[in-house]
Amino acid sequence: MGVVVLKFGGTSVGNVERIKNTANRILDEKKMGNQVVVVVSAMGKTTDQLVTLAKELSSYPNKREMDMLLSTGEQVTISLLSMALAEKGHSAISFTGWQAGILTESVHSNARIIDIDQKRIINQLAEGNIVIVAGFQGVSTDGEITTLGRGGSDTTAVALAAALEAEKCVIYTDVTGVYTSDPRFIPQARKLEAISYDEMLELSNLGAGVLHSRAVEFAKNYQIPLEVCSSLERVAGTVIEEEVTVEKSLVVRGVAFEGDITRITIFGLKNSFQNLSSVFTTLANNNINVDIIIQNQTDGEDAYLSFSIKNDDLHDTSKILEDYQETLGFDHFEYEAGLAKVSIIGSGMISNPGVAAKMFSTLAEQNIMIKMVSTSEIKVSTVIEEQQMIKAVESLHTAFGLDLVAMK
Ligand SMILES: Nc1ncnc2c1ncn2[C@@H]1O[C@H](COP(=O)(O)OP(=O)(O)O)[C@@H](O)[C@H]1O
Ligand SMILES: N[C@@H](CC(=O)OP(=O)(O)O)C(=O)O
Repeated sequence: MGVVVLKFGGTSVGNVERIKNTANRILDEKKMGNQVVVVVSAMGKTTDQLVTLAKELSSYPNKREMDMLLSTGEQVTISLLSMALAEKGHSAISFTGWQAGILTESVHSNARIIDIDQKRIINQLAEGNIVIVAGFQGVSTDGEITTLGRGGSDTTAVALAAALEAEKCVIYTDVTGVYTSDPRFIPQARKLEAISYDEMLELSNLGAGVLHSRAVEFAKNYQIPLEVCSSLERVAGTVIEEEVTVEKSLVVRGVAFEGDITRITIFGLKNSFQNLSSVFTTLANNNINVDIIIQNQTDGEDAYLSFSIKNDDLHDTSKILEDYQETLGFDHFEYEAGLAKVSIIGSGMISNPGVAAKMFSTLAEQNIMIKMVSTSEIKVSTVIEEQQMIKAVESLHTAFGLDLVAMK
């Protein structure tokens, strides 16, 4: 008997009716003769509500306590889903992250899974039970409850699929698959039949919340067959695989975007071999995630350095730069909030020159000023004013022919 891992996101378990519907989908899979492991998220917007609650008490809540708080959301769902399955006559058992053996690094709010002790799950599957695991959480090597970052239940699912050598991992969500852009904001977005691990990884990293990027990383590293589909509509979803053979004519396969970006600029960074590394080592040691970096260094002159961060990290970053200004050796820094990152992604750009040029001219035609740029083999990202984000995405979607992808 093969193992399958099914993950249901917040919307799919948002109320009692949806939990019952999810239980039916699980039983359909069970009837096909598979051993079933289910990963669930917190109900609906529970995690957001818990965050709001914490922020009412403290502007910068302690990260350990935040993990303690947010991990409760998933615990509610696992027990309710287990009860729903029992009502339908099938035995199931719920496990929190630590009960499921999910060991993480000792980092709060964004921990990585480092190991899974799958014994307990395997024993329960052998007894014929459906195993329901709380997504998004684990336990650190020093015994603390940790969480895996927003959207992290996908990662729990794929990591379990890898540890259990599952036949497949299906991510059930509120859209019918991976689209050329977020269909909630871009009405002309189209569902893709398939997308490669590498393209999906870029899409996720660049803001497409449909899959957590570490989930895609796991799927690629362990070659887990991954599928995204709707928990409500019974239609074909999107397959994420190594090599895509459909929709090959698309040079760009998706447009991703994310707001809440801040650009920090450091002026007068003293010209020395060590200074650039000192700035980023200091930020990294304080768990600040830096994204796009632009540095301009001419011989004998002080350097001018810009980098982007998430707005949420502005408070900590400003504090660190103030504290270390003298040690790091720079004159002053400024920041600009209210920015967004808009990116185009597609393996086709490796062999098609002029993709970045077309992106820049499309944005220029819309009078959109580009503030930062970064590229990799299969993506081009631009930082622009957040107010212009949707207009930018729509015009790029059209310019790269994505409005025309056939709907299945
Ligand atoms: N390229 C994309 N394709 C599909 N959905 C996307 C894309 N980019 C962003 N999304 C968003 O991802 C959402 C699904 O992710 P999420 O809200 O985390 O669902 P769940 O609660 O099921 O985990 C969709 O409702 C959609 O708005
Ligand atoms: N509940 C967590 C983890 C998660 O993965 O949720 P969802 O699967 O609904 O995106 C969050 O909201 O971030």
